[in-house]
Amino acid sequence: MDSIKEKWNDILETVRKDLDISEVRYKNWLEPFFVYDYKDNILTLAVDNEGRNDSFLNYIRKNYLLSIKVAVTEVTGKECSDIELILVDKNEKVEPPKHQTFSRNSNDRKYTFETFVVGSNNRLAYSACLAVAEAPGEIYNPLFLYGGVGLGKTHLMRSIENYILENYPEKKVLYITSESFTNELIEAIRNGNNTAMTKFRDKYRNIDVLLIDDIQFIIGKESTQEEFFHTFNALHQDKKQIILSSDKPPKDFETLEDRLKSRFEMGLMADIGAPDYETRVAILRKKEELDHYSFDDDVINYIATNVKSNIRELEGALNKLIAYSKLEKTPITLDLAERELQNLIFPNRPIEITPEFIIGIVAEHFHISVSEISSKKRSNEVAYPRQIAMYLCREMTSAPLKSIGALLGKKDHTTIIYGIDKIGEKIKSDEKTREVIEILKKKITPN
Ligand SMILES: Nc1ncnc2c1ncn2[C@@H]1O[C@H](COP(=O)(O)OP(=O)(O)OP(=O)(O)O)[C@@H](O)[C@H]1O
Repeated sequence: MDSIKEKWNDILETVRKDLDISEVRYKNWLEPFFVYDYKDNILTLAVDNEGRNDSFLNYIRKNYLLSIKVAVTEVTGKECSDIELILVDKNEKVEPPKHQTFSRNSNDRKYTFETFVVGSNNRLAYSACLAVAEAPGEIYNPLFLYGGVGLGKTHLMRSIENYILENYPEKKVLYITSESFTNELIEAIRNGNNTAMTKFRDKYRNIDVLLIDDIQFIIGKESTQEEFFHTFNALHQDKKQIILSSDKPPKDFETLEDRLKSRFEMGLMADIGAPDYETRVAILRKKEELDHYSFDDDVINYIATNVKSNIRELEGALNKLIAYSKLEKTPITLDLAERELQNLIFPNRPIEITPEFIIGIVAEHFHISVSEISSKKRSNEVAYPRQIAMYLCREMTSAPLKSIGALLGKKDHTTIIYGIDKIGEKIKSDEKTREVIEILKKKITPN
């Protein structure tokens, strides 16, 4: 349940994008829900009963349930076979159900060196992590991993943790995000007594391996930086292993104190880049193997070709298809992938092609503003793109001429027809116009 709870906002955001829900509807229908329980693949969502009743819940069941189920799996990888919706009294404090167990941390078996696919983008980082896991404190201290979002830093850190837990059970290893580190420190400071601070220091200075994820978040937080500096020195002096991760290398942090910067840089810095096509396919195949699923080559090829820069999204795409196919009892085909992954692959494209969307693309293509294209200006630099927009709106949408005209500077019916015909003629006689139309159509429907 922890990971569903933690990622609830991402799940809702995925549903919002998937169904193209307006801000107002989203705030009214989805945002008020929170995660109440998750057990035996059944998720219970709760909402306070102020002004809501069973009809409210029924509306959600009818319109959003399938999409929420799919998004849960897409974002967290957890199966969600059903969702229960409950109303809770807004004046009562909602207690989580008793069966819930909060693990020490949410590290699960998924993050190991065996499940990590090695490619040219991460080979150095992988080898360094493995070396550190085998001989903590002896080489590369600290080990500083850096790279963009969703490229495997946490996976490698947790693999080190798991490896040490399994092979050196006597060693004390601690994985923590820099956010939790900061929160614990704030808590200790707030308690205002020496015991709390001593406890905090004992915890962090008496371990053999300290892994801090997303260290960039301590930058700018003075007391956290200060405390971390001393923790670092104490551990390093005792030859205890320190592993840090961040979204960029220390030299790129302008406001990071020099004394910390130099410490971060004194061991080994290993970067993780975006995976190439072959590595993306290998990651998808690995996931397929772990999930005991089998995908056709064309589906794998489609995902690997289109989802390029973030492995979390690559996995999310597979999770989504698996969830969808299970819930709807339908096979995973290329058609399904093309349909269901549209929003992930083309996040900025509206589901429906609207005249507004076309006008925006045309204006951008001709380097003029939307207000210019919709103005009364008659110069050729504006009139030609405007006529192109008229033509494309007519051809690619079912919008009535009247509304196309309204969007393009309150033009009447005859002006619109004239513009459409003019471009129609030009397409026959002028190669340049033909080309422009072709390019724009591709921009409007990239697949
Ligand atoms: N090389 C890889 N082989 C297999 N799975 C991978 C690989 N790299 C990343 N993943 C998977 O991609 C997902 C995202 O990776 P991870 O959470 O480690 O990224 P991150 O770099 O820590 O991202 P963030 O910057 O958001 O913290 C995880 O589920 C992870 O298991």
